[in-house]
Amino acid sequence: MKTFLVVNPRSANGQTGKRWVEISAQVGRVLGEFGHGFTSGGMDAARLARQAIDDGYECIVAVGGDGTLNEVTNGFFRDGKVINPHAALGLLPRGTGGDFRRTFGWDLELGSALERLRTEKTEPFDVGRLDFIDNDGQPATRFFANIASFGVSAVVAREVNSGSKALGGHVSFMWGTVKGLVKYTEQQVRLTLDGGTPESVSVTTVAVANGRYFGSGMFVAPDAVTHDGLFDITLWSHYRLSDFVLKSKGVYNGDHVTWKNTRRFRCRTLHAEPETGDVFLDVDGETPGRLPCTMTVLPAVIRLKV
Ligand SMILES: Nc1ncnc2c1ncn2[C@@H]1O[C@H](COP(=O)(O)OP(=O)(O)OP(=O)(O)O)[C@@H](O)[C@H]1O
Repeated sequence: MKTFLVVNPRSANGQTGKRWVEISAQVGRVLGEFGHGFTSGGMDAARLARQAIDDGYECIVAVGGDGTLNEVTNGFFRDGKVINPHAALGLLPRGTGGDFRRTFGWDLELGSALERLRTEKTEPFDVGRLDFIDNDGQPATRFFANIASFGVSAVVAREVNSGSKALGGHVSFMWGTVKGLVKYTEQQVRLTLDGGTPESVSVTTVAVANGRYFGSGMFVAPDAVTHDGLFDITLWSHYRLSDFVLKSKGVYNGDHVTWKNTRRFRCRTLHAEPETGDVFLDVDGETPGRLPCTMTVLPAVIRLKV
């Protein structure tokens, strides 16, 4: 497979750029010839991925964290349509949080990532489509690979992304969660699943999951599968700081699904309208905008290198 690497030099706190000579030498030894480009800032990974697909590359690899993977996934689409359904998405994980890779049990080891890229093995991969209001107040569309959520998760993501992550993903997220919950006021949101009867719910966070983890290892959607054509929805209502801090183990090992303030659903589309105030979005760890939004699963729309 003709392979192109979309490299975020700033991922892993800048270590990807600093160690690129060493990384690219190892990539070359395993894959042979490959193309690559460095990202220069927001959504540049999408542009590079789109260009690579237009140039006939069949495997596009995100070299970075969940943010880079999200942008590369967006590069598989033009005008809302997949450019080449046979092109495969790959990941060489270099992030601090690394939530996407956890669903598959992948570690940060370069050798094992290259082994996945070297073989022809792929599996179908669902992608989420999000139609929402962007940070400039305009209607926008963004695709997601892992989890899109709204509520306190977005406040936490803003806190984390404005810090350095130098203490690592877990500590940054724990600290960001504390600060986010102090700032956040529970909001009422009108949810409609698969065009059914709308329900007004109290939202700490709603996670719309393709993968299983967000927030640097929180096991928010333990049963989500990335090729079942469905979103797993986890609704947290009236969660307090103590739930995330004192009882945090349950958030990280999945026990939260048995708590009285957790509800779960499965659906193909979700529409969410804010009823009490602004509700912001976290999309694979990035914070592009707010509700109202519609999320639609695109079943098996691309393939994933596994
Ligand atoms: N050259 C660059 N300079 C500064 N920022 C960049 C550059 N290239 C990409 N970015 C930004 O990096 C962010 C994505 O980082 P990414 O998620 O890949 O790494 P991470 O933060 O280390 O990992 P994780 O999200 O898994 O914790 C995006 O917001 C993107 O706009």
